[in-house]
Amino acid sequence: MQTILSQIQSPSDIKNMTLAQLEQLAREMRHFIIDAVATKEGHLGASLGVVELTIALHYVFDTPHDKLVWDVGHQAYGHKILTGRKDLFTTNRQKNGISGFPKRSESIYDAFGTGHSSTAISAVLGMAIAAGLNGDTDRKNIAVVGDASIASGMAFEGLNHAGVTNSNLLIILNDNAIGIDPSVGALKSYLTNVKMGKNPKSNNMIKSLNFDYTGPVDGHDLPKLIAEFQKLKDKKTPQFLHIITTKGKGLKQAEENQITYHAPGKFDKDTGELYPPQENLFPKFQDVFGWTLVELAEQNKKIIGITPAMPTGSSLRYLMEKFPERGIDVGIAEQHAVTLAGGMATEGFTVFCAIYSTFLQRAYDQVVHDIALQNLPVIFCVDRAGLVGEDGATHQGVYDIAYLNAIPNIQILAPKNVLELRNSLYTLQLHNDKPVAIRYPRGRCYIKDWKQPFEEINFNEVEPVFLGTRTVILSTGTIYKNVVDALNLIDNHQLSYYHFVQIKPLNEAFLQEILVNYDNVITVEEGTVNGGFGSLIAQYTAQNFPDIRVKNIGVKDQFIEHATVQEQMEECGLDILSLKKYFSQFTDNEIY
Ligand SMILES: Cc1ncc(C[n+]2csc(CCOP(=O)(O)OP(=O)(O)O)c2C)c(N)n1
Ligand SMILES: CC(=O)[C@@H](O)[C@H](O)COP(=O)(O)O
Ligand SMILES: [Mg+2]
Repeated sequence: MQTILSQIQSPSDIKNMTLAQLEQLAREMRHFIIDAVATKEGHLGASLGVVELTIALHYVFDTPHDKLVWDVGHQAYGHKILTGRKDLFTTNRQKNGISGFPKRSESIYDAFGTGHSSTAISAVLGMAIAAGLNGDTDRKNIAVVGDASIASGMAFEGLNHAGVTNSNLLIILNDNAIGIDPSVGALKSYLTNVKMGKNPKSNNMIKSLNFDYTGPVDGHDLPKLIAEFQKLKDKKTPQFLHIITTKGKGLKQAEENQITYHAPGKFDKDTGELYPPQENLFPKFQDVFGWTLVELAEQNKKIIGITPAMPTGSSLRYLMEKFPERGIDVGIAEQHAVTLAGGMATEGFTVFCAIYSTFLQRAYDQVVHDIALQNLPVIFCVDRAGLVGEDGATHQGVYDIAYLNAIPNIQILAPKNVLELRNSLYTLQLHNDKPVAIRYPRGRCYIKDWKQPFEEINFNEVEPVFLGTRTVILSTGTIYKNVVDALNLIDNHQLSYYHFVQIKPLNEAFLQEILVNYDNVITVEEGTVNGGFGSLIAQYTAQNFPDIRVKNIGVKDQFIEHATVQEQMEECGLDILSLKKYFSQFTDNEIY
C-alpha cells in the first residue's frame, strides 16, 4: 500500500489533505524518523515530539515565503522530511549527506542555520524587521524554541527587543520540560505553574513583554494546533504560542527515558530497545573527567563543578549526584556559567567549569573580562575539543586553542590521553592560582586501565617520544596517538618527536635548547591551523631560528562538515596514514 508520506515532496502536497490524512501522516512520519535514526543514529526525542507541530506549521503557513526557524535545529527532522529531503534522509549526518541541523545552503525551507541554541528569536526578529523595511508586513516570521533554550540569555535578549517592535512574529515555545537533561531554574517552575493553571493571566511574564500570549495548548492535538495557527496567521504583531509536548512521543522507551533517547545511538527499530553496550569498551574522556572529579572532590572540599546544561554529556552529573550542593547545572547559560565560576573563585573555591569547546565560544567575553583579566583561578574543562564527527560544522571544537591563545594570563593544557588528563586535574586542584583551560576530545581513549594512582605533573616539561636527526615533530593533545602510530609505520625513521601537554605559556627555553639541532619543524594539532599551537611555534621559530622551515598540520581553514571523525581527520591530513605519508618525506633527512 502506498503511504501518504511517499507522496509528499514539498509542503504544498499536504495543503489539501483531510485531517484524517494529516493524522495518518503524523504516524508515518514518526515511523520514518524512528527507522532512520535506529540505523543511522542522530537526535531522536526532539523530532518525535514535534511531528504534529511540524505538520500544522507547514499546513497553515506559506513556507518558504513565511520564514520558519527551528532553534538548535535538532528537532527539525520532520521539517526536512516534509520539505524535499525525505529520500535523502538516509544520508543524514553522513559525509556528503544532509546535515543533522537546518542549513541555508541545503534548502530554501531552512530560513536560518542553527545548531547552537537560543538564536532563533533574534534571527526571526531580524528577518521580520527587514521584511518590514521592505514593505512586507504580511509575511509571518516564526521561531520554534524549546523550554531549555528559551531560558538562555540570548533568547531573552530577543524577546525583550521584539516586545517593543510591531513585527509580524510568532514565537512558539515547545515546552516538554526537558533539555537534554531535565530543565532547570526559576523559569522552569514558572512554566510548570502555567501548565497547571497556577499563574493568573495578569501575572504572565510573556504578556508583560508585550506579546500576545496563547496557551498552554496540547502540541500533539493536531486539529487544535491547526485552529490556533489559523487564528494567529493574520495577526501582525508579536505573538507567543505556548505548546506542551512530550519529548520522544510515540516511542515508549524514548518517552520514558528522555535523556538517553535524546540521541540514543543505534537501536532496534521494532522494539525501541537499545543494542546492548559492547563489553570492555575503552573509557570516554568525559567519564574519566567526571569520575576523577568525584575522587578529587572527596578529598578536596573546595572543589565545585559547573555545567551549562550538559550534565550527562560532560559527565559532571557524577559530581552532581555525589555532592548535589557542589555540582551545579545552570541550564543553557554558558556566559553565566563562566562568570558564576569567577564569582566562586573570588571566594577561594576551586571551580571546574566543564563546557564543550564549541559552546565556550559563546562565553568568550566572560573568559576575557571576568576571568583572565582578573586572573581568577577557574579551571575550564574544555570537552569535545577537536573534530566531533556527525554533528558537523556547528559543533566542531577546533577553535579553542586559537581563541584562548589570544588571551593573556590563561594557561592552556592538552593532555595526550586519559591518564594525563586525570593527573592534570589532580595537579590543578593541588595548587592553581590562575585561569586554566584543559582540552580533551569527544569519544574514547585507548587506555582501559585509567584509574591509576595520581601523579603530579610538571606542565612545563616537554615529553621526548622519539629522538632523531634533522626533522622534529612537535604536537599537543590526543593527536599524540596518531603521530606515534604514523611514525611506527615508518621503518627506521629518523624523526624526533616531542609532546607538549602545555600549549601556553609556550616553553620557549626548551625550544631555544632543542631547535638548534634541526632543519625542519612539523607541528601537529587537532585544532585550526590559524592561531593555534603550530602558529605559536612558527612565530617563535621565525623570530629566533629564521632558517628553520616550519610546517603546521591541523584543521584546515574551512568549516569541516558532518562526517565520521575518521573522515574528518582524513580531510585535514590528521589521520594516521596521511601523517605517515607526510612524515615519510623526511626519513632521508632532506630539507623540504
Ligand atoms: C549554546 C548551546 N548550548 C548547549 C547546547 C547543547 N544542547 C543541544 S539541545 C539542548 C537541549 C535543548 O532543550 P530544549 O530547548 O528544551 O529542546 P528539546 O530538546 O527539549 O526539544 C542542549 C543543551 C547547544 N546546542 N547550544
Ligand atoms: C544538539 C546538540 O547540540 C547536542 O545534542 C549535541 O549533539 C550533543 O553532542 P554530544 O553527542 O557530543 O554530547
Ligand atoms: Mg525541551
